[in-house]
Formats: sequence, structure tokens, C-alpha cells
Amino acid sequence: MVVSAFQAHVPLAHRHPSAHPSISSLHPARRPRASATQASPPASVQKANAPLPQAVDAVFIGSGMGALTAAADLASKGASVAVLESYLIPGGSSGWFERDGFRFDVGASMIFGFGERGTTNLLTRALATVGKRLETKPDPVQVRYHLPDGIDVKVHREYEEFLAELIKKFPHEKKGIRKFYDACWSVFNSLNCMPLKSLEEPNYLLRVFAAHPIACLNLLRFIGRNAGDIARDHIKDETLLKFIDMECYSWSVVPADLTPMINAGMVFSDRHYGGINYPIGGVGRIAEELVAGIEECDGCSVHFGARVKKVVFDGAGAACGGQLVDGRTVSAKAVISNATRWNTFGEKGLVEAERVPQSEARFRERYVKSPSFCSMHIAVREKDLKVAMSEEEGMDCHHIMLDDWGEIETARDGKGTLFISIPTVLDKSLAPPDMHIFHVFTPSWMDEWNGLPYAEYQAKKDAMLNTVVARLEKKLFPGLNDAIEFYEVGSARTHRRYLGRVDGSYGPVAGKKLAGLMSMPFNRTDVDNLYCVGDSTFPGQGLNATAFSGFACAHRVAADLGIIATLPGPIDSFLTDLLSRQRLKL
Ligand SMILES: NC(=O)c1ccc[n+]([C@@H]2O[C@H](COP(=O)([O-])OP(=O)(O)OC[C@H]3O[C@@H](n4cnc5c(N)ncnc54)[C@H](O)[C@@H]3O)[C@@H](O)[C@H]2O)c1
Ligand SMILES: CC(C)=CCC/C(C)=C/C=C/C(C)=C/C=C/C(C)=C/C=C/C=C(C)/C=C/C=C(C)/C=C/C=C(\C)CCC=C(C)C
Repeated sequence: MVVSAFQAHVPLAHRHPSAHPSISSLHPARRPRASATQASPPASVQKANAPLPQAVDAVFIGSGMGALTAAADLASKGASVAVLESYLIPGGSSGWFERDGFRFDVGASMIFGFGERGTTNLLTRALATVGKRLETKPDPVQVRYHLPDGIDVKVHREYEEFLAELIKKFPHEKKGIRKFYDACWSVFNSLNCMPLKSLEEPNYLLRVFAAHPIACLNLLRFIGRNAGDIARDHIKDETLLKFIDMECYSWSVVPADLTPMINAGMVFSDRHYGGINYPIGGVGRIAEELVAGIEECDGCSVHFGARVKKVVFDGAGAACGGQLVDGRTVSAKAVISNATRWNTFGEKGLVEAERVPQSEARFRERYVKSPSFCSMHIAVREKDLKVAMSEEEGMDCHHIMLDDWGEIETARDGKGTLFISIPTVLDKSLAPPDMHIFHVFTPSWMDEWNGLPYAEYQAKKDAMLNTVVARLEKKLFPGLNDAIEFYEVGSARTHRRYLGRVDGSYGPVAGKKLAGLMSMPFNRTDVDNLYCVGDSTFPGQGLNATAFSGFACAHRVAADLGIIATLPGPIDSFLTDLLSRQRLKL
């Protein structure tokens, strides 16, 4: 099946603002969202969708960044892979959609993992496995915070410049600030000196420990801890601790006390090391290139409009393939789910209830679904904004805004934390001349949207947009209301529908204080030959994090398929099971 231009750009959200006179009159300059573009879908997507293979080494359910990285790595090692994606384009939450010459990123536009040095630049590395590379634009500022208590801080790419700005605000915490962020560097430096592969493959662990004993011991020191514990070891000022909470919340959607220190170390250091780099042409280019690279490998294919209904099992109870909703089946030695844990093992999940292993109860007891987001994708005319928009004049691409500390996590209806990205500040090719893309998102829960009749649903989206635009106009972007050309609002329902993620969730987060990353599931499951990849596995949310899960998954699958050397079979199995049992005790 070839994907038509229209299908490949199905609207993210179906909305008709003109049906709501209140909105039209509030925003006379706005017009309803533009029609889906008629431009051709990318070559990678057109080429994909060869006939389904009958049998492969590894079949992937979904084509998010976790799956694409793992598929690319396995393909480069000589395995045959088939990626089955239910939607019409690849990438999942790192996908894209187009309207009237604008190319919008579906998810966050702040991209880690595109550095040139070290080992933690996992997006650069994922593309390289299949001989691809993307041009990127370095972002001089990771994010500018606009927070209560007059905290207006830029996280500069240059580490010392960021510290100086923060210390200026909290001079009495000069030592504590440096100690906390230096602890993050210590984690990062330990990771960034070693090859990053599967932590459930003993041969790798032994080799990496032999080559980097001090770094491994340092990681073991931090792997069971959370960022909040380390921050409190060094910092006393409550407002500064709230700032650190926001630093964590802005990517982990939980405060520092629940954010694993390994992840904080990665994020708070890599932004100054590899830096934040925007892929020219949009975030969706990463998935497009990975698909193109996978398809160039012998015996490897990516299929769209291929929704998997269930995992297929053999007589011994081992996973042996995926069955699509239309009944077609792809058999495989390894089955890898990129769906969330709940979509894989939960009610009406890919694995029927009687086969769900006991160990999943442990996961559910520890992790909960994070909220979804209400995402506002807005096309903006630069000439009507009363603020300079170019990078040269000091406009930053990413902003976080909060008016009241009490509302970091809980506020609803667009009154809480606002995440704002304007990727056109870095890449003008995303929009027509003199136009900008504003992507504004705020945490939002399914219960706010579920069951609303059409008119109420649309009215709620419009109300959210109005609240958010009013806040942005007042504080950051005067003129925004009149500068809106068109807009598109996505709710938790939209995320559930188009990304297939339960309740539109951003992923699992600790439901209570846990020992850092120790209990986050790895890629193997307690079902033989069934693996998981993506943000439901170690180390969690984020593109670079899911790319790590992809590399780790590919490594373990390659070991199980006999493609890479392991310790002798029985020893490998014994040690792998021993490690997994030890983790279960934690
Ligand atoms: N700037 C950033 O850091 C950024 C940007 C975008 C996304 N992300 C991250 O990406 C993470 C998600 O990545 P991921 O790898 O977990 O995957 P994902 O959720 O993005 O993609 C999963 C894919 O699997 C498909 N799928 C689900 N069930 C299926 C089924 N039954 N049959 C066929 N296909 C199915 C979905 O359609 C989707 O395309 C999120 O945590 C988010 O933080 C980060
Ligand atoms: C041998 C022995 C004995 C031992 C051993 C030890 C070891 C080796 C260990 C190891 C470990 C490891 C390897 C680990 C790893 C890790 C990793 C890689 C991690 C990563 C992470 C990352 C992350 C977390 C990221 C994230 C990000 C994100 C989430 C982002 C987001 C964003 C957003 C949301 C945006 C915002 C926006 C605005 C502001 C606008």
C-alpha cells in the first residue's frame, strides 16, 4: 500500500474554530486551521510499505524513537527486521504534521543527543548505524525560565555562563549550586566515557567494568538516588530548591525528589556538552532518515497503517510474532513492543491477560502514568508581534513560564506550567517567510477531556488556548493574539488517538519515592522472546533516553539471536537471571 499525500498528513486534531462565534470574535485575525497540505510525502515514507514479510529475526510493534533506534542497530548488525507502525508516518511522538507550508513537530522540539563527541550522543549514533546524518542548528540557550519570585534565568549552552546567572540570583548558595551541578557532571562524565549498551548482558558488564572500573562504581553510587536528595545535600534555600524542582519537572514531569539522578546528570550536563541542537527541517527528519536507513538494509522493512492487535505465542508460551488487526501475521524470533507498558501488558493490551507475567504487578505498584499534554500548535505572523523574534536580537527558542509555585504540577485549564518552543527561531525553513511556529504545551489529564460531547470538547480546547494566549501576551509576547494566522489544539484524547498511548500519557513516572533508576524495567520481559523498548523501559522519557533503550534492546536481542558474542550460553543465562532477580529485590 502506498501512502497518499493526504493520508500522510492526517490532521493532528480536528477542529473548526469558526463553529464557535465566541472564539472568532475574540480573535478576528485568526482563521481555522489550514487544510492538510497536498505536498508529496517524504521519499522514505513513500518507499516504505513493501509487502509484509512472513518471517524475520525481529519484529517491532511501533516506530517511535526506541523502536527505530533498535531496528536500525539490529539491521546494521545483519538481522532482518520488520517495523509495524499503526499510523501513516514514523516517529510516534517525534513525528510531524504539515499545514499550508508549515511543518510542526508533534512533540517537544528541544533535542538532546545530537552532540559530536563522547558516547552519550545517541541520536547522532542511531543515525550513523545506518549511514545517515542530519544537519543541526546549535541552540545557544537550552531554555529561558520565567518563574515566580522574579526568577528569569537562561540556561546557556556555556556551563559557566549559566552558573554565573544562577549564582547572581542566589549568591548565598554559590557553593551549593556548584556542588549540585558538579555532581551531575560526575554522573555524565562516567557515562560519557563508556560504550552504552545493555545492562542485562553480563559479557558487556564485565568488559565495561574492566575497562572503566571507577566510572562504573561512580554510576552505581548514583543509580539508586534521586536528584532531590543530592540537591538537598548541598542546597538549603527553599526557592532555589523549587527552581531545581522546575529544572527536573520541565523534562521528567515530576519534581526533583522523584527524578532519578542518572537522568538528571545526563540532562543537566549534556545540554552544556553536546548541547541542544535542532535538526534542520524538523524533529520528524530523525525518524524519516532512520526509516530510510533501515529500508536500505537487506531483509529490513517498515510498514505503515499496520496496527498490531496481539503478540502471537508458540506452543511453549514464547512470543513468536505479531498479528495485525487485519489478521496478517509476521513471525519472528524476537518480538519487540514499542507500545507503552500499559498498552503491552494492560487491559486490552497486546498480550492476553492470562499470559501477563506476575512481575508486571510490581511495575504497576511502583509506576503511574504521567499526565498528557494539551498542545497548542500556532502559526504566527512576525509583523504583528510587538517583540523582536530573531535569535540575533535575543529571542530564545524554548521558554518555561509559571506564575505561581503552587501550580507547578497541579494547575489545570492552561493555568499551570507552560512549555513554549518557537523552532522557527532556529530554523526558518519550517514556515513561510516572516511567519513563526509557536508550540505551547501544558500538562493535562485524560479525565478533563474524556466523554465530552463534540461541542464542549471544542469549546474546552478554545478556552485553553485563550487562557494560554492571554498569559503569554501579558508576560512574553505582546501582540500574540492578533498575530495568530491559524492554530490547532491537541488534547489528551488527540495524543491517545494518534500516538496510541494509553490516556495520551507522556510515559511512566514514579508513583512514590523509588531508589532512582534501580527498579525501572530493562528490555527483557518475563515472557520468552518478548522485549519492550521506548519510554516504558530504562531510563524513561526523552528522545535520547529512548534511543538508549533502543541500543540496549538491540544489544540484548542480538545476544539472544547469537549475532554478537556473549559468555557461553548457560553462564550468560545464569548471570542474566541472577542480575534480574537481584533487581527485583530492590
Ligand atoms: N524533545 C524530546 O526530547 C522529545 C520529542 C518527542 C518525543 N520525545 C519522547 O519520546 C518518547 C516516546 O518514544 P517511544 O519510543 O516510547 O515511542 P512513541 O510513543 O513516540 O511511539 C510509539 C509508536 O508505536 C506505535 N504503536 C503503538 N501501538 C501500536 C500497535 N499496536 N501497532 C503498531 N504500532 C503501534 C505508535 O503509533 C507510535 O508511533 C516520549 O517519552 C517523549 O518524551 C521526546
Ligand atoms: C558493571 C557494573 C557492576 C556496574 C555498571 C554500572 C553501569 C555501567 C551503569 C550504567 C548506566 C547507564 C548506561 C545509564 C544510561 C543512562 C542514560 C543514557 C540516560 C539518559 C537519559 C536521558 C534523558 C532522561 C533525557 C530526557 C530528556 C527529555 C525528557 C526532554 C524533554 C524535553 C521536553 C519535555 C521539552 C521541554 C520543552 C520546553 C522547555 C519548551
